[in-house]
Amino acid sequence: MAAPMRGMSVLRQAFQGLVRPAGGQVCRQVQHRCYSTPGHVQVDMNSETGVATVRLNRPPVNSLNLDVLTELSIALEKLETDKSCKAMVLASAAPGIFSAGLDILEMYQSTPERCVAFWRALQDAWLNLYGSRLITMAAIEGHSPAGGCLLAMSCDYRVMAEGKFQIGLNETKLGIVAPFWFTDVMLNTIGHRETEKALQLGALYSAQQALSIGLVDKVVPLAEVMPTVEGELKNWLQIPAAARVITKTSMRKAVLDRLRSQKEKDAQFFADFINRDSVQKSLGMYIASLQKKKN
Ligand SMILES: CCCCCCCC/C=C\C=C\CC(=O)SCCNC(=O)CCNC(=O)[C@H](O)C(C)(C)COP(=O)(O)OP(=O)(O)OC[C@H]1O[C@@H](n2cnc3c(N)ncnc32)[C@H](O)[C@@H]1OP(=O)(O)O
Repeated sequence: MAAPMRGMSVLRQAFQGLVRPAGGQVCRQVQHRCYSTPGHVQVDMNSETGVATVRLNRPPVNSLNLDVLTELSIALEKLETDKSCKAMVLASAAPGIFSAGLDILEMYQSTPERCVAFWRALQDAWLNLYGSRLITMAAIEGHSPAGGCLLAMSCDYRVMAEGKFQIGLNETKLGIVAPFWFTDVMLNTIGHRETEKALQLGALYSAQQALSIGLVDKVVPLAEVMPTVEGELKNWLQIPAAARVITKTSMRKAVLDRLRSQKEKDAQFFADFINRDSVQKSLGMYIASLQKKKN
């Protein structure tokens, strides 16, 4: 029998027919299809409900490197073109973490060529997520700083676990600046005044604080995150899809087009910015502070 998944009772898993096939990966019988498991992004498609669950799976903290971002982008593209797919839940396979954001090691002492490739992969993953026709929901069962917060904010709805977890765009604390499209998404989510404060301070919020400024939509105990997302999805799935998609597209188009029109310039700008001596020094100090935490 497969190991119980977090936030899901053993009984419910048994009911849903979780089995471990010969390949050793967890799949569900009959109505479920897992079409990408060996890498860092697991996709579990429930063909009965049309809901796909996409789990980031790069322990310990789901930091987003070139591989993860490329896999995420491909997974999102596949779901977008799958006519049976109506909704997507973005979640994590790593306990206690949604995503630690961009892999800092992709930005520290890297080559300009790698930086550009990495940034393009991030742009594509974000364009696919923010521009998706699907209903997208983030199940935030752990910390979600920086790029993790961007992914969550880019979904249509966010449910976060209560407790010690934090979410926010903390870039300034690393001595870097949130790119304009991160800022645009936050502006669209929590408004101008809160975004100004949040970005300048590099603020990380508890789930309750995030709820109070509208950064997340619901806060529930950890075990209730997935069931709450599933419950909310039922409401969203009742709305006529064409009307919902047109509404979403028209509200997000300006922000998406702003990046689409300057992707290469943005990637080049990132590579130049990140390789400045002062930025590299700040990143080096931040990495050291993360490591010091342990000693
Ligand atoms: C003028 C305009 C200019 C615009 C230019 C644009 C430039 C913009 C550039 C970049 C934008 C970047 C956005 C980002 O996403 S930056 C990433 C920010 N992320 C963070 O600050 C999170 C850091 N991590 C943590 O705070 C914690 O790890 C936490 C997520 C809270 C989990 O804590 P815990 O469970 O205690 O785990 P550990 O801290 O022990 O971490 C375990 C190991 O993982 C390593 N780690 C953690 N985070 C990252 C990361 N983001 N990237 C790479 N590695 C990470 C950590 O060092 C531990 O490693 P080890 O076991 O080897 O010590």
